[in-house]
This record gives sequence, structure tokens and C-alpha cells, in this order.
Amino acid sequence: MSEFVHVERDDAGVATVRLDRPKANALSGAVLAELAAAASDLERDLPRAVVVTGGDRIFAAGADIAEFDERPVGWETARAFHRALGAIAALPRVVIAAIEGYALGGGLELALACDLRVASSSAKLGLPEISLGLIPGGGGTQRLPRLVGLAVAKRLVLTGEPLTAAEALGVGLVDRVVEPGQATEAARAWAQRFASGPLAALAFAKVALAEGTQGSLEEGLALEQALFAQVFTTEDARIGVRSFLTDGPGRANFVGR
Ligand SMILES: CCCCCCCCCCCCC[C@H](O)CC(=O)SCCNC(=O)CCNC(=O)[C@H](O)C(C)(C)COP(=O)(O)OP(=O)(O)OC[C@H]1O[C@@H](n2cnc3c(N)ncnc32)[C@H](O)[C@@H]1OP(=O)(O)O
Repeated sequence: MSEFVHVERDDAGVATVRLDRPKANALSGAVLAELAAAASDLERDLPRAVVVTGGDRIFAAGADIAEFDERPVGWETARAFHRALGAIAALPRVVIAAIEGYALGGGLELALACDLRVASSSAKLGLPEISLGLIPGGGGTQRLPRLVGLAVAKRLVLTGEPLTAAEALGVGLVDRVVEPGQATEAARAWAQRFASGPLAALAFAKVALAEGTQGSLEEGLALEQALFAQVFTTEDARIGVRSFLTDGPGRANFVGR
């Protein structure tokens, strides 16, 4: 029974993972363990899309600093955090973070492990670890520069200063900005569109984008070619092509087959 991480599934096949640990959704060892269990549950019983959300005022304030005080973070704990976030990032489904309020440190690193981010206009996103005499330890120095570029990532990591939602939108850290209190609803609505989409093609696209950009251009193009050939063999491709030829663009029904 999870105390801090709750997973709800709706009729459209969207699973919502909600962090709920007073007072700041600080990511304690217990939260990490429940986050990892939730990721395993999603891997075992794949939804059609995923939303990750936090509190109304704080999405997640990062790792639990009080736990840091109790004992320095060991290599194994840091690896556990990486494994949990890596499992979320590797899900063959679109994962959308819904951010209200602060997404700081490990909280932003959790949002960076998602594919897309919806933030309320009052949200603040940053990596303040440097102010603690630390550096980001949950992938922030790796996923952030790959998303927004080295210059912006350097500024966030070295200054520890957060971006507003509007600034985050401007640099590509956030994909949509909505009114305060609307982030989860907007993320769910967006997720439902992906849930009714071509799940195989979406999964192949995630692999091409994540793995194809790790090596040389030639290696990435070779991976894309292999995945392009594979996606052609899927039922989704047959439905999508047939639908265009008979009904025109954007009419394919990938769910009700
Ligand atoms: C998944 C992790 C598992 C954990 C196990 C070990 C770690 C895993 C291995 C490596 C992972 C590294 C992850 C990451 O790279 C490292 C970090 O995240 S370091 C933490 C970075 N975050 C911060 O520095 C933010 C700190 N908080 C704030 O700046 C502010 O609280 C706020 C979020 C801007 C909100 O401000 P306010 O609205 O004014 O609210 P308060 O400040 O009064 O906070 C309310 C209440 O919550 C407590 N609190 C807030 N943040 C944390 C926190 N990160 N850890 C612990 N407690 C926190 C705060 O003390 C208040 O408590 P109260 O005083 O009311 O008792």
C-alpha cells in the first residue's frame, strides 16, 4: 500500500501518478521506493499514456534534505534514484509532467524524466543543489542540457536560480503553460490525445529520439531507418495509411479496432 505515491487509471487508459507527501513532496527514501514501485507497476501493466503530478503548491521540492542530514547519500541510493527516473523515461508510452508551484532539484529531475511538461503560470523550475553545496544527482546535469542546451543548463545549475513558467516555456523546458490549478487537468487532456493515438509509433519515436541522439549522426540515422522499417509492419501503420486514403488526414481510429 503506497503512502506517498498514488496511481489512478482512467477509462481512456491514462495513468496518473500523484506525489502526496506533506509538506513539500520532498523525495525521501520511502518516496523513492514507492516511485520505483509505481514505475514497475506501469511497466508490468502498461497504460496508454501517463501523467505525473504533485501538490497544488509544490510539484516536488527535491530530495529530502533532512535525510541528507541523517546520512550522506550513498552510491546505491543515488543509483536507485537514477533507476526510478530511468524506468519512467523508458516507458514505451508518452509521459507528461503536470507542474503546479515549485519543481526544484530532484523534483525538476523527475519532470525531466518525463517526455513533456505542462506548468501553471505560477510554477518555478530550478536546480538549487549548488546552494546546498551539492550538484544535481538525479540526472539534472545530463537531461537538462540535452533538452534546453548547455548555456541555459549551465546557468540553472551554476546559479541555482529557478525559471518562471514563462521563462521555462521560452527555453523549451516546459511545453505548455496554463492557468494556476489547471496543470493536471490540461496534462490529462493532452495525455488522452496520446492515449487514443498510434501507441506503437509513439513508442518507436521515443526510442529513436532518446537513443538515436546518443551517438553519431550516422548511428542515429541507422537506428531511425531500422525503426522506420519496423513501424511499417504495425497494425497502427496499416490503420493510419488506410484511413488517410479513405477518409483524409487526422481521422484514423487507433483505439477502436
Ligand atoms: C528520490 C530521492 C530519494 C531520496 C533519497 C536520497 C536521495 C536520492 C539520491 C540522489 C538524488 C538527488 C536529487 C537532487 O539532485 C538533489 C536534491 O533535490 S537536493 C534538494 C533541492 N531542493 C531544494 O533545495 C528546495 C528546498 N526547498 C525550498 O526551497 C522551499 O521549501 C520551497 C520549495 C521553495 C517552498 O518554500 P516555502 O513555500 O516557503 O515553504 P517552506 O520552505 O516553508 O517549506 C515547507 C516545509 O517543507 C520543508 N521542505 C521544503 N523543501 C524540502 C526538502 N527538499 N527537503 C526537506 N524538507 C523540505 C521545509 O523545511 C518546511 O518544513 P517545516 O519548516 O514547515 O517543518
